[in-house]
Amino acid sequence: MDVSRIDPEEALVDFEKVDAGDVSLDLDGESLRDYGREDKVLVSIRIKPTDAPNAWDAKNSAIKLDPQCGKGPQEFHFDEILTGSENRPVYNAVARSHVCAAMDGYDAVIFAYGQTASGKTFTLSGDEEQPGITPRAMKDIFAYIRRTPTREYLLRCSYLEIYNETIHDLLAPPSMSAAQPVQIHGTGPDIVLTPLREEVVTSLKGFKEVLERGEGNRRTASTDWNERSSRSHSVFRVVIESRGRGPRDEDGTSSGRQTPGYRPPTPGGARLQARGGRSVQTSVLSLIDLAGSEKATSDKERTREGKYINTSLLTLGTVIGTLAENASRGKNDHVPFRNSKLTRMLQPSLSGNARISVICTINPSKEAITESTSTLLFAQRIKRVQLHAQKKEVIDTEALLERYRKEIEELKRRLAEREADSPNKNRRLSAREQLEESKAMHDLNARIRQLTKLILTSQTVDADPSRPTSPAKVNFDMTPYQLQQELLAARRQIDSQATQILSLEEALLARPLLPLDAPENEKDKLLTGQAKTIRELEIVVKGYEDNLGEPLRKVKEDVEHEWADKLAQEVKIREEKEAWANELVRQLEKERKVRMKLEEERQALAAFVKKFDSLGLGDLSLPPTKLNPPMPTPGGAAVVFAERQRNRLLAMETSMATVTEVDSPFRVSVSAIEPSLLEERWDTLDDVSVDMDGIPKAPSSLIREEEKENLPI
Ligand SMILES: Nc1ncnc2c1ncn2[C@@H]1O[C@H](COP(=O)(O)OP(=O)(O)OP(=O)(O)O)[C@@H](O)[C@H]1O
Repeated sequence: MDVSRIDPEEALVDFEKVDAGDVSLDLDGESLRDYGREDKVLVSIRIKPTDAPNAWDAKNSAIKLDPQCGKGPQEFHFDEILTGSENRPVYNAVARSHVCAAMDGYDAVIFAYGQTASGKTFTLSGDEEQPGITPRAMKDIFAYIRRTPTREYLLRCSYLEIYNETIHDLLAPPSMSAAQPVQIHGTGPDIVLTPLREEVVTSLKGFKEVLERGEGNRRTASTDWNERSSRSHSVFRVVIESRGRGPRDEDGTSSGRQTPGYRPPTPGGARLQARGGRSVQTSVLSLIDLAGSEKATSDKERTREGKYINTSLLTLGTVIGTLAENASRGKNDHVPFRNSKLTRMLQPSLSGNARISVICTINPSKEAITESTSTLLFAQRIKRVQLHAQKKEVIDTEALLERYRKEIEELKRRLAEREADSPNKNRRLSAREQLEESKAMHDLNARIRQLTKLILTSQTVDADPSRPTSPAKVNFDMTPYQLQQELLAARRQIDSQATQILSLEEALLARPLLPLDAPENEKDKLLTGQAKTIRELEIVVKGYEDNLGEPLRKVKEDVEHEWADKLAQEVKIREEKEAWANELVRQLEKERKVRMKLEEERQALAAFVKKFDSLGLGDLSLPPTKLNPPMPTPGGAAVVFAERQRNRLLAMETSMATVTEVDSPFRVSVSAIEPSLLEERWDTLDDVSVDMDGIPKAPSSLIREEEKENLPI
């Protein structure tokens, strides 16, 4: 149904049109009056029935944690604490007064908050046996209309879902709502949702059809419906417009309708027009089933996995917290409504311009104590939010102007009569009476001027965008060419205004955030502050070289100067270390060569000594002389030689160890290494063998010159 083209006058519902089966029988005079006495949010707790042991003690309107289940916070107090599975008492306690308030012209919001599976949907929608708040509210709407014969109503409803910070229109076909998500336009109390379908309903059946269609679309849009429903917020909105019923026309219909047939489409759907001096009251009833509240905490964990976080629910907590703080401490802190779709959409209501009822559902089992405590803390905070809801009424300006015009005509007529009569009259009147007559005419004139001014002013300011403006007057004396030129000029003007709107919107977005209801002086202060910052920045940029460049350069030079010495020192240390490392390498190489040489000598000597000993020359008993040196005992020379070698190696290792321990190579001394056997003097040789015929000689390289003389030729 193209609701924008529906004629609202055709869809009006009044007490006569309401079907008797559509009304709830519970609505009584008391319900109609019993609301809105408080300027606080109505906060109720609903405890889901459970077979498991209950962790909470609830008595009257107080609830606290059973001491056996742990040390909870303090005792909480709320407007209502509800138990059991009956939805009727829940509706009566938490929703009926707010539905009635909405019917009477106040915006009203009812929302359910709580962890997953704690009973939010059961409370709002219910089931066949236990219908929830939404179906009961629909019945009360019709019951209210039936009990109010003085007014006529236009009911429009929309159904949307906020999922992953995208608003889906649940009444539009799923493909369309996915391709074109709903956007929030406007600021503060003037929020408009587009494109959003609004269905005009005139019966309970109509409401049910709309709800079912919305639910169906929600399911179609998701493969995992349960997961989606517990992670998304669903909002069912009913716009209620009403006006006093006018006199009946001859054919028995209401005289409200003036232009039968086609009406130009109005933004946001059909609007009820104020007619015949009757003003129109507009209000919105929003029924909101929020996502599971535990998602707000567990999703924080999930961000690490890169998963989506339920921004709307987190922001709702922050917004409520700030509003509560502002209210209880008389502060005016910025409220971050714009941080999420849900809070932005609820901004007008949460700012106080609505009656609000919150039902916090809890699962009383021991396993859910943490979640329930967090729900109760949220409930406690929202209780402190201050409300000041006002009715919204649209005055029937046309009728008012018409009344003014009539009055002017009447005054002009009276004035003209007096003027016509005055020459004759004046002759008969006393001076005092003449003065009074002239004063009366002056008053008439003044009233005419005042009314004329009022008409002009209302025509100038009547810029309500939701109303179709009257068509511009066309001068039919113009030629087609002139009309074409006029048209072109008008189009150009529209284009330039569109550009202007865009740039103004940009400027608006770029503006620093300030609460919309901030006083003018706050805004001025912000602007002055910004202008000051800009000036300061300009000075910094422009005068950098003159004012700051020179001192900074000096600082740079000082730093460089101070660090130059340190740098040189560091370079020197590094060079020394490199030299030390090179020296170490050189020493190691030298050492390797010495070892190789020693090894060769050792092998030669070992072979010599072995041969010497094998000849048994160690047994010769001649007294040792220079010509007859003592014969080596078996194993004697070998042992001495081995001992000597061991000592040499030991000494060398010690000296090498010293090398590695010293800090600098310049202290390393290889002189610690004993001279090689070849370089050693042989004076101390006491059991070195002598040469004899047939006896192999020691390698000549190992025998010193003096010994060579004594050796047998
Ligand atoms: N007061 C109650 N009496 C009887 N049954 C209930 C009550 N509250 C909830 N339930 C049942 O508990 C189950 C979960 O409830 P419901 O779906 O309403 O939870 P929820 O808070 O909306 O969960 P979600 O956040 O996942 O949407 C449903 O089967 C519902 O019928």
